[in-house]
Amino acid sequence: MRFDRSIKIAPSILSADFAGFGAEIRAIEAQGADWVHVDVMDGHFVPNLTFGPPLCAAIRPHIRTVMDVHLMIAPVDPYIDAFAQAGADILTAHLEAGPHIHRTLQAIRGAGCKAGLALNPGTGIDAVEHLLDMVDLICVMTVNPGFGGQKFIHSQIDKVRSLRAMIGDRPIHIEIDGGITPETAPLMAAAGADVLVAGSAVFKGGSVDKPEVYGENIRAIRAAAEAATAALA
Ligand SMILES: O=C(CO)[C@H](O)[C@H](O)COP(=O)(O)O
Repeated sequence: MRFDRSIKIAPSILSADFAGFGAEIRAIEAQGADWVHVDVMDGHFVPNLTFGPPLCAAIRPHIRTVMDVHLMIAPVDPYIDAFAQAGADILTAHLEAGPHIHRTLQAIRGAGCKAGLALNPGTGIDAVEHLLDMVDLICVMTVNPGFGGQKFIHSQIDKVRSLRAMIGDRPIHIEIDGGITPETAPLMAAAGADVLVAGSAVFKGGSVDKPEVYGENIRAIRAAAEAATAALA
């Protein structure tokens, strides 16, 4: 995976048709998705249950881009190898998921994946400073994790701006996740985010029989974000 700071759209398959993930993934990639975002929830760290390593392994052959796995689970460490073997390119763990996040990030890289660090909306960025050499991606949650279709939390814009200043020239992606639409994407792109996760806003109105709607939705988010970054240049 080569690092680049251009805007990337990562549809969350939490909003896809669960009965047909393979076809859904092929459709969003054909319609311009840059990464595929997989939300893993354990019913304990977050109040919802979704997928495990077998689902990731099953969808891996359908993904030609990047499999971006967001672990909303605690503990994380016992499951890292299983998700790596299931084909994750990026494994993102939450800062809030346990007392030894440095060890977790080491283990993720040790398993051959890029390491992501996620922050809940109520978590500050001070601790991140001591982890910058351990991360390839920082995911700023713009909703409280657990469900798709929630309202974007505006206080996270300043957090992303501060994070971008802290990161400087390091090759670290800033991903934002939750409530991303053509209206909210430019706010975050202007603040310094480059990976935009969107579930509802990508899948709404489309299906594998109407994949062009996915394309329209992805292009609308990308165009709004790119216009915001171009205005800064
Ligand atoms: O991590 C998540 C929820 O915890 C989802 O990725 C996120 O909410 C995306 O869904 P939407 O775009 O519908 O808000």
